Amino acid sequence: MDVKPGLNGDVNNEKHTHRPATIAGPTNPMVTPLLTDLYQFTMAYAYWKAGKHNERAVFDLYFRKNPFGGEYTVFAGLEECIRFIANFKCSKEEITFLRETLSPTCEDGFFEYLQGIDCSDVEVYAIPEGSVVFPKVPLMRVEGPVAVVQLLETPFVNLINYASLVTTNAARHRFVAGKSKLLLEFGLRRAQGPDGGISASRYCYMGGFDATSNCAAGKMFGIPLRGTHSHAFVSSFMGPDEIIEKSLKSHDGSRTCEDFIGVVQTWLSKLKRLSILKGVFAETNQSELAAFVSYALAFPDNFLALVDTYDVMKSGVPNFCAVALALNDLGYKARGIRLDSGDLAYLSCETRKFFQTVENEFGVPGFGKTGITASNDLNEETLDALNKQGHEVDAFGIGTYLVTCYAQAALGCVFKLVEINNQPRIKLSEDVSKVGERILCRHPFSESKRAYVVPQRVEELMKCYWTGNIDKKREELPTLEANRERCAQQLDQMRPDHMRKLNPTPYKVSVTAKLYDFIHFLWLNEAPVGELQ
Ligand SMILES: Nc1ncnc2c1ncn2[C@@H]1O[C@H](COP(=O)(O)OP(=O)(O)OP(=O)(O)O)[C@@H](O)[C@H]1O
Ligand SMILES: O=P(O)(O)OC[C@H]1O[C@H](OP(=O)(O)OP(=O)(O)O)[C@H](O)[C@@H]1O
Ligand SMILES: O=C(O)c1cccnc1
Ligand SMILES: [Mg+2]
Repeated sequence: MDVKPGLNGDVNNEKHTHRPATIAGPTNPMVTPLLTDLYQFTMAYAYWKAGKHNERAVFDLYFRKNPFGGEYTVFAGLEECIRFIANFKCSKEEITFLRETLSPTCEDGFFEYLQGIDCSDVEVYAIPEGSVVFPKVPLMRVEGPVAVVQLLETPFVNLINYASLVTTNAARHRFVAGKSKLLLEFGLRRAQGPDGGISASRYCYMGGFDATSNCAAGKMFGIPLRGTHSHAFVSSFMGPDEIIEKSLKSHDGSRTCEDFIGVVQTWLSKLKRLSILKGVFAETNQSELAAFVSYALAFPDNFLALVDTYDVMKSGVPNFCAVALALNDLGYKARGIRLDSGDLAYLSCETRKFFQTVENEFGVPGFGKTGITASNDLNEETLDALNKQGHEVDAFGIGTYLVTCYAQAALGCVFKLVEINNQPRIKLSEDVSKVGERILCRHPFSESKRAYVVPQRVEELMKCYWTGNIDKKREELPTLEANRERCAQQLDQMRPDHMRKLNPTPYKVSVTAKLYDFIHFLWLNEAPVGELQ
C-alpha cells in the first residue's frame, strides 16, 4: 500500500520570506523550559545570586566518538533546537512550580528575572542539519547570557542526541542496502514511546529511508507512507465462502468480473497443472487465499500479500500468483509480496524463480519483476549477510533494530562552556583560509602528524541559525526534504573505506597550525606544574 500525503501540515513547508515573523514551537509540546535538569535551574540561581547571570558565555555542542563503530555521524535535530529557543518563555505556572521546588532561600528577584527571560540575547551558530560530521568538531555554538544558555544545555543535547543517532543509523542501513533498494521504516510499535516513534520516522527519512508506516509522521512531515498487511489479517479468514461480494470492475472501468474468486481458482488450477511447477506445490491454504482475494478486492491497484503465514513456497506464493493473474486479466498490476520469516535470501530467490516461470508460461510481461519486500528483525548485519548470499529482495521493512538504535543506545553529545566574557577566546573566524593558499594541517594532539594542504574548496561550516539581532542574517530552516538531500549528497562524497562497517579507515579532521598552537597554549596553561622536592 502506497500513500503519498501532501506536504501540508508541516510549518517547514510554508514559504518563508527572508525573516519569518515567527518560528513554530517544538514539534513535541513536551519540549518546554522545564524539560531540563534541575541543576540547570540551581546553577541559574547561583549565577544570578553572584551577579554573573548576564555574563556572555559561549558553549559548544559536540560528541566525542562516532556511533556504531563507524567513522561518521549525521547531524540532526537542529530545527527542533531553533523552534525551542525561538519560543522560549517560562509560563506563570512553571515559575510557580520552580518557586515551590527550589530552596525556600531563593530570593523573589530571581523568579522575576526568570519570568522575564527569553532567547532574544542568544545566538546559535551551527553546521547545517543533515551534514556529515565528526567527533570533537563543534556542531553548534551557542552564545548568550550564561544563565540562559545554561538552561538550554539539557534540551539541546536531548534534541540532538537521538536525532543524530537514528539518522546515522538510517544512513548506515542505506549504505549496506545499496541505493537501488526501497527502505521502509516499520518501527513505530517498537520505538521508545510516541516521541521516539515520530522522531524515528522523521530522521530515518532524513538519513535515507524512502517511506514509513507511521501515519502521524506522514501527516506531520509529508513523509511517503507505505505498508502491507499483517498475519492477523490472513489468519482472520476461514475460507473463500466468507467472501460475499465477489465482483470486481476492470481497471479501465469497461467491464465487471462478477466472480473474481472463481477466476482466481481457475488461475490456481492452471498454476497447479504447470509441469515446470510439479513438486513445488500441491494444495494451497484456502483461508490464506480468501484473505488475499479480500485484500485484492479492497485494493486492486495496490495488491500486496504477506505470504509466510502458512508456507511461503507451497501456499503463499502460488496463492499470490493466482490472485495477481486474475487482477492482471482485469488490467491491474499486483505490487508484490512480503516475506517475514525464514531464510529471506533463499525464499526471495525461489519466489523470483516462481514469478519468472509465471511470466514465461503465461506470457505476462513484467510479472517476473513483481516486487519482493522482506522484513523480520533486519539490521545492518542481516542486510550484509543477504547481500553476500545473493537475494532478490526489492524492499526492506525495518523496525526494531533501526528505531531503537539497538547497536548503540546513545550518541553522547556534550555541551561545554568554551568562553566566558571573551576568555579564553578561539577566534575561529581568523582561521578561514583561501583556495590555493598552502596551509599546514595538524593532528589536534599528536605533534608529529602534520601535512601541507592546498585547499580546493573553502567552506565555512557554521552558519547563524538564531539571533535576536535583526541586522544579522539568519539562515532559514530548510525543509526535511532539503536536509535529506543534503545528507545524501554529503554521504556520496565520503570515501567508501571510511563508510565500511568493518574496521573503517579513520577519517582525519585536522586543525590549522594556529589553532593547534592555541589549543596547546590553553592546555598547558591549565595543567598544573609540579614542584620536585
Ligand atoms: N539468509 C539469511 N541470512 C542471514 N540472516 C537471515 C537470513 N534470512 C533471515 N535472516 C535473519 O535471521 C533471523 C531469523 O529470525 P528467527 O530465528 O526468529 O526466524 P524466523 O524465521 O522469524 O522464525 P519464527 O518463524 O520462529 O519467528 C532474522 O533476524 C532474519 O532477519
Ligand atoms: O522485525 P522488525 O524489524 O521490528 O520489523 C517490523 C516487524 O513488525 C511486524 O511484526 P511483529 O514483529 O510485530 O510480529 P511478528 O514478529 O510476529 O511478525 C512485521 O511483520 C515485522 O516483522
Ligand atoms: O505495513 C507493514 O507491512 C508493517 C508495518 C509495521 C510493522 N510491520 C509491518
Ligand atoms: Mg517480529
